[in-house]
Amino acid sequence: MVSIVTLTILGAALTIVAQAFSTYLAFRRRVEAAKRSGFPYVLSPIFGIGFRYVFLIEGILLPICSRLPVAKDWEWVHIIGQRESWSHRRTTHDRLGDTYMIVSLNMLYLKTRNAELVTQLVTRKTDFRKPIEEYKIVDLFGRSMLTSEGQDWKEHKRVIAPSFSEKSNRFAFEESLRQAEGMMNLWKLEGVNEAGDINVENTAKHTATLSLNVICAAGFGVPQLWPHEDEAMLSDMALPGFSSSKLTNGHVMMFRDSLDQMLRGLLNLVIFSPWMLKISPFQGQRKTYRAYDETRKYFNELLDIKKKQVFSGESDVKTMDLMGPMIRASDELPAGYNEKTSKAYKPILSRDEIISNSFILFFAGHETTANSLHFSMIYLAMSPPTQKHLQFDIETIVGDKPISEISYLEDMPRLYNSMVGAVMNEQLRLVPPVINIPKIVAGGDKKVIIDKKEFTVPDTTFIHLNTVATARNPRYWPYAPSWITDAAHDLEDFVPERWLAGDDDDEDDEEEPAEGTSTEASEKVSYESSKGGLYKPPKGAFLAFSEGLRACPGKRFAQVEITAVLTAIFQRYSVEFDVSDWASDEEIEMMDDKQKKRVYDKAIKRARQVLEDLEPVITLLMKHGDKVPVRFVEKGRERFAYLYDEE
Ligand code: HEM
Repeated sequence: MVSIVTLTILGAALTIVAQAFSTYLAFRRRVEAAKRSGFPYVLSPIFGIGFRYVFLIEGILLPICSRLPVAKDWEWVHIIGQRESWSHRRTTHDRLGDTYMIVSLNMLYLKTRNAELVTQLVTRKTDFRKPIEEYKIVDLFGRSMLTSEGQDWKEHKRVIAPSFSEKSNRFAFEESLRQAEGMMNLWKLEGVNEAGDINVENTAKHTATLSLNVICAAGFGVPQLWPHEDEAMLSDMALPGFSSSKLTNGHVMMFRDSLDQMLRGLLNLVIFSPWMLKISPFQGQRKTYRAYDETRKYFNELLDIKKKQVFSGESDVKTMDLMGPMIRASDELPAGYNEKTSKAYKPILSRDEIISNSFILFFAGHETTANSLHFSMIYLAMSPPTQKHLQFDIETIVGDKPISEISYLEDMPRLYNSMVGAVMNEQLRLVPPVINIPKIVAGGDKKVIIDKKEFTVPDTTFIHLNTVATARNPRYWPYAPSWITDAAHDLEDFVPERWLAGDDDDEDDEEEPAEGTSTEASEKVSYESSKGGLYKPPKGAFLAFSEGLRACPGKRFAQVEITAVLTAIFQRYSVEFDVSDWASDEEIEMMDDKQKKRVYDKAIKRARQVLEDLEPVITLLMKHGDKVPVRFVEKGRERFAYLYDEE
């Protein structure tokens, strides 16, 4: 008689064979689909998206392959890494084509830098949807606009989008100016040297605080102070318990600090669950849990405060009031509210969803904007002539007006359409915070047209719109030969001047209002002048804020914030690299121009390397431990800028 053990072994073996056979058949079907698609494709044993695959592919498989001399000839080894879009920029596409597929044993994948295809992928909402499963990890408090699809998403968007209006842009602009002044005053207090210059070891730390402060105040009506600022400054704007350093309601951290710490520990929170962090043996993880718990409590309290305001008929007219409309559209309002306002309302959001959306607005708008400012400063220190041009434009537009008098209505349109907007766009072109925008094919194979030719994107294909390579695709951008490398084009270089080409063609470039967006939110804002403004790349070519239905609703908020902060800083200061790793101030004093330039070139080279080595974590960040120390000097007191005048 056959023993149970033998039967078990036989059963297990048959299951493995059956599984292997079905995997093989599925793989063959994928290969056939890729052949039919018309796109070039590469075969790979495995491919995947998300943290599991980072571990499997980049932690185990690729390190093994890197030790096998034969593996360097395998195409798949070079293209399956999660960082591929950043580490190879455009070289993979140059080799394989603007659009290519990966066929693996477990999935079908397509990556593109073709603007025409991108436009179809971001506008055909039922054919290509957002793979929200990939975003579930940030659902720490519940479902949100970022993590929903279809009708659910439409409802979230309909409630939230109107808050991003022209009026809100003004709040964000004014608050950003105030915060920029606060940040510079802090720099002066912390880093000023005998000559009056300001050393800042890592601007990222302060731009992060700045952008958090701007969303707190302009978005949620909870203004924040820099450590050196007096609470009296806020006068009646302060929200007790949220704006001051006095802890209330049993809190152990300040509101801004809890949010800040939670956002910094976000990776831990998305890899592990909050309850795991709570009992973690590591102090850092327990701290992240505490920040998460405090943030949750603060959001609940804020919601109750705002709810009272809404119920009593008050409306917050001094800020964007992001929470107010969510409360009005929720099941949170007390009985009797309807009768009081005589407005019928249909509850759309739950309490958890209001909190989750509030968190998502901080999450999506914080690091992105902060890094954009931080990287802009590095690029400007690398390019003294561009910085001079920027300062010239700022001086022409705002002169020496006090920061508090720079005006959204008068100055923002001219600033945005000058070198200020060009610097911001060029920085975002080179270092978009999100390197891949995901989509997935739903409901069968989909036909697409590229250059008048028909292609098929097979059902269930996972797609990445490669924001990095699209922004470097010579088909869509004005370019000249690089003066830094011997490349035939300068699309890898920081050349904001390419945006100053102007654009008189205003007919085709109008952004379509996204579905679910109110007219107010989709109104044309005053600073987006249609004639003679900045260069407008073809649709689908500039994806820093994504495009189409799921484009970033905070785009204008970020644009006005970055414009205001760059203006406030560069109206009075220049940024240069801190070269003290190579020569002291006294040594620089004694040097001739050639020697000085040699020193500064070393600093430029180091900064360029740090930028090359950026790592896509959730957004594109500097590698842990990397930093680029800079020095802010009053305009006219630069030590190195003139050395680059002729170039
Ligand atoms: C330089 C700054 C910013 C950049 C480059 C940026 C970029 C992006 C991108 C690429 C997406 C699409 C992501 C995807 O589909 O996977 C996105 C979505 C989003 N962004 Fe931004 N963003 C910025 C600032 C902001 C700000 C300031 C806010 C809010 C205050 C914000 C709120 C959002 C939200 C809520 C979404 C989700 C939209 C949806 O799924 O429908 N972003 N952003």
